[in-house]
Amino acid sequence: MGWFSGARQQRPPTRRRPQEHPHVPTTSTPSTPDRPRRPVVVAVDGPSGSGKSSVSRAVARRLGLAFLDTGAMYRALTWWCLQQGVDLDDAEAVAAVCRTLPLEMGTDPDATTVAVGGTDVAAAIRTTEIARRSAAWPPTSTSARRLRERQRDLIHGAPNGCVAEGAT
Ligand SMILES: Nc1ncnc2c1ncn2[C@@H]1O[C@H](COP(=O)(O)OP(=O)(O)OP(=O)(O)O)[C@@H](O)[C@H]1O
Ligand SMILES: Nc1ccn([C@@H]2O[C@H](COP(=O)(O)O)[C@@H](O)[C@H]2O)c(=O)n1
Repeated sequence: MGWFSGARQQRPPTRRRPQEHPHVPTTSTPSTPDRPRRPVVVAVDGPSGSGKSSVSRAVARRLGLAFLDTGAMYRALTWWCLQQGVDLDDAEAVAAVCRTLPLEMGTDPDATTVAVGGTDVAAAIRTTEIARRSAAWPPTSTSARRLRERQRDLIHGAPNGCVAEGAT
């Protein structure tokens, strides 16, 4: 937690509109018919509890971007498999469920939502068991690949851009 302590010495954040911020490439270059403004994509990763969520949301709010919690998608798939009685050790069965996973991710940084099959699972996916089991799939698994495709669709579907917490 060493680097958190430095935050106390920082000045309070200055509220700026996105177009006034000196480090925002999308808004510092005006769009033209020849060169349309490109959405910004920011990926934030780091150890558990290091502040990824807090920073990602704050950046998304400040810059008017969407926010995507990629870890919540793995957790939601795990939750759904458990609901459906699917053996999480059966990679093929999980991949089949993943193909039709009725997942809805709300990407507003002020009102992030995670729903599966119409059920709000935002709280249910935060258990220790879900955390442990959702971390068990290797990145090469079909399910993980499918989820990354969905993450990329959500990220590139955000009109102004997106801050994605976690690797995609
Ligand atoms: N700059 C900061 N200074 C002090 N505490 C912070 C700071 N940023 C976040 N925190 C606190 O640290 C805890 C973890 O933050 P956060 O959930 O954003 O981390 P995370 O990396 O997303 O965690 P996880 O990987 O477990 O989801 C929270 O209680 C949060 O309030
Ligand atoms: N099978 C998985 C599960 C998660 N991830 C990534 O790990 C991060 C952890 O997410 P939390 O919700 O537990 O904080 C996040 O970046 C996920 O994208 C993974 O790569 N594979």
